[in-house]
Parts: sequence; C-alpha cells; structure tokens
Amino acid sequence: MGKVVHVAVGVVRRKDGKILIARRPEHLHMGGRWEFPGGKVEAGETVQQALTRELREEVAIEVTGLSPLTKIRHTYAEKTVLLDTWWVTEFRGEAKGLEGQQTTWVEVVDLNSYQFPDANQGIIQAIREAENCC
Ligand SMILES: Nc1nc2c([nH]c(=O)n2[C@H]2C[C@H](O)[C@@H](COP(=O)(O)OP(=O)(O)OP(=O)(O)O)O2)c(=O)[nH]1
Ligand SMILES: [Mg+2]
Repeated sequence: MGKVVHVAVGVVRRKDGKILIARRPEHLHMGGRWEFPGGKVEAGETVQQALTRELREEVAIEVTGLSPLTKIRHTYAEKTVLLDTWWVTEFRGEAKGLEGQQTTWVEVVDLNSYQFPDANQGIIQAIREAENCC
C-alpha cells in the first residue's frame, strides 16, 4: 500500500571516529528528533548524487568518498521510508546546519543518548557492528 519514499542518508565519520548528527526542524516529519543528514532521492538522481546534494544543502560539506552501510525499510503511521544509508568518510568543509538546525559530533557509544526516529535503530546497530562497538 502506498509508495516507498527513497531517502539517501549519510553517516558522516570524522577521522577521530565521531559521527555527525543534526536535529530535524520542528515542522518536519519526525521534527525535533536527531537524524543522520540526508533527504529524498529526486527523479533522475542516483542515491549517491542525492546524498552529495543533500549534505551540501543541509550541512555544508562536500562529499568526496562514500561507501554503502545498510538499507532500512520502515513503516511509520504517515509513510514508508527506505533509508539508503552510506558511510561518508571523505569530505571537505566544516559541518554546519545551513537550515538553522543544531549539529553535533558524537562518539558511536553515545548515539543512544539522542532521540532518533524509530527507523534509525537499525542504522545505529549497523554502525556499531561495523565499528565493533558497544
Ligand atoms: N534525513 C533523514 N531522514 C530520516 C532519518 N530517519 C528517518 O526516519 N528519516 C525519515 C524522515 C523523513 O520522513 C524522511 C526524509 O525526509 P527529509 O525531510 O530529510 O527529506 P528532504 O531533506 O528531501 O526534505 P524536503 O525537501 O522533503 O523538505 O526520512 C534520518 O536519519 N535522516
Ligand atoms: Mg533532509
């Protein structure tokens, strides 16, 4: 029933191991919760192109290297999303929230202290497994 929204999601990892998270603006779906930056894949775009564009638009970084992490499909009351999630380990620039959102860098072990949308539990699990953490 209904279509699945394809979302490009970036787990941006700094050399010191910390990961970038941003707080979703209140008025959006899942507003007020923390997220890994990203957004919907538009017609005619590859997921990599979408991710590169979204990270430029939302957090001012220029992606230069990415690799697949996991895909999580989740049904909310409002819609079903496919979170097509990538490691971003190479990038240029200083992350800042270009849409007024708070951003912060967190250790993998501390990700659970932040409130994410329900679908993100699977992403956090995949990060921990990849990093042999916690
Ligand atoms: N970016 C992102 N979206 C997530 C995460 N977890 C999660 O459930 N979502 C959901 C919330 C939204 O329903 C959808 C992503 O939509 P979005 O609002 O980021 O899309 P967008 O940046 O293209 O924004 P817009 O142009 O539609 O305003 O995926 C996450 O960690 N990051
Ligand atoms: Mg977005």
